[in-house]
Amino acid sequence: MKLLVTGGAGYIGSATVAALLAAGHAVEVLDDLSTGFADNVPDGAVLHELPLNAAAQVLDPTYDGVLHFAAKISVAESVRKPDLYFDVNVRGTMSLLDAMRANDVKRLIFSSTGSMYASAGLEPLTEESPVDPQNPYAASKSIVDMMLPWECQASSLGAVSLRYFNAAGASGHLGERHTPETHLIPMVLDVAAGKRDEFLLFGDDYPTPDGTPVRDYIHIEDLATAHVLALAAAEPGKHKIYNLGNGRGFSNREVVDAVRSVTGRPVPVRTAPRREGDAVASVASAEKARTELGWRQSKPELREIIADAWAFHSA
Ligand SMILES: NC(=O)c1ccc[n+]([C@@H]2O[C@H](COP(=O)([O-])OP(=O)(O)OC[C@H]3O[C@@H](n4cnc5c(N)ncnc54)[C@H](O)[C@@H]3O)[C@@H](O)[C@H]2O)c1
Ligand SMILES: O=c1ccn([C@@H]2O[C@H](COP(=O)(O)OP(=O)(O)O[C@H]3O[C@H](CO)[C@@H](O)[C@H](O)[C@H]3O)[C@@H](O)[C@H]2O)c(=O)[nH]1
Repeated sequence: MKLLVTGGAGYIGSATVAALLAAGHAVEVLDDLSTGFADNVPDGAVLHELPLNAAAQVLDPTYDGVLHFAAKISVAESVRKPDLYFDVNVRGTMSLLDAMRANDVKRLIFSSTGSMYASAGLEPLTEESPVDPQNPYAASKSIVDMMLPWECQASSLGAVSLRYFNAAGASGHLGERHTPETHLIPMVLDVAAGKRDEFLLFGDDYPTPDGTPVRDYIHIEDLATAHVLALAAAEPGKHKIYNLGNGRGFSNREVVDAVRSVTGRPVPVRTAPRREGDAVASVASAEKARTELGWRQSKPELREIIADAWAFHSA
């Protein structure tokens, strides 16, 4: 297929471009490089350095589909600047849909998020679990998820929303380099590497076994594979939703311990107040992706996820 990948110079998008090329697809990337890097775009893919609302300049009827990663992704920033998040994540997606409709491009794979579900403690969340976004970032993603079934019905688009839980790990030279970094694993690795003095643990009085929040970490290579499978599952007129996670939760303290063990380095920890808007726990049931897409993870172990991130971090 001939595919456009928005946000293909970013963390998850670039790993997916590599997987799409390996599967034999022709790939072009649309990215404004606001948080991405041109050198993340794998050889063999063409980069158009453009914003989302210029998608009409690139798309034409020869495209078979779009994989849409481009977005603003910081929960904390979204609370301060909701207008920016609705502008890029909702209005930007609407202009992409306009360009797809105008050019009769019939497949869309959308980067949704597991963070839009209402908190359900340590129970795995299914696609049927109630959605209750707690911040503008999650709200912007759930608005798109609510728009898509209507768009599919009206224009025979085949759309798939992939609700990732916590993306982690690295794929060779493609790893996490968000600026500023806010995600747990790279923050802890910075301390292990001596780039930060201590790790701030946001809250240890949550109703979990060790008092720290629980998350489900999924390797970016496994996310990438799911996108290749989702393309084949897109069906005209239908909007499908799949959770992508390992189905196993790790507390923040368990992640810190795993980093100590994998790196062999000390990680001084200081407990800080809770971070606003944090869910107690977020664990996926990805059964539907397994049964319907035939998705299998190749790197489900937290230690392996951290080892790949550490190799990237140290390089
Ligand atoms: N990282 C996670 O744990 C996680 C979890 C769930 C969902 N997601 C979603 O996955 C997607 C990719 O996330 P990521 O972690 O790779 O983030 P990232 O910031 O590394 O990648 C986003 C890419 O989109 C580009 N971009 C942003 N705004 C743009 C615009 N207006 N026009 C064109 N390009 C633009 C950036 O330059 C960047 O290359 C996002 O949609 C995010 O919401 C991420
Ligand atoms: O310096 C830090 C950074 C994080 N945390 C904690 O670590 C956990 C995980 O935080 P983070 O890595 O920021 O991920 P989430 O807040 O769970 O959100 C991620 O995962 C969601 C999917 O579940 C995505 O939608 C979001 O884009 C992505 O940021 C949370 O309890 C944080 O409070 C700390 O204690 N200290």
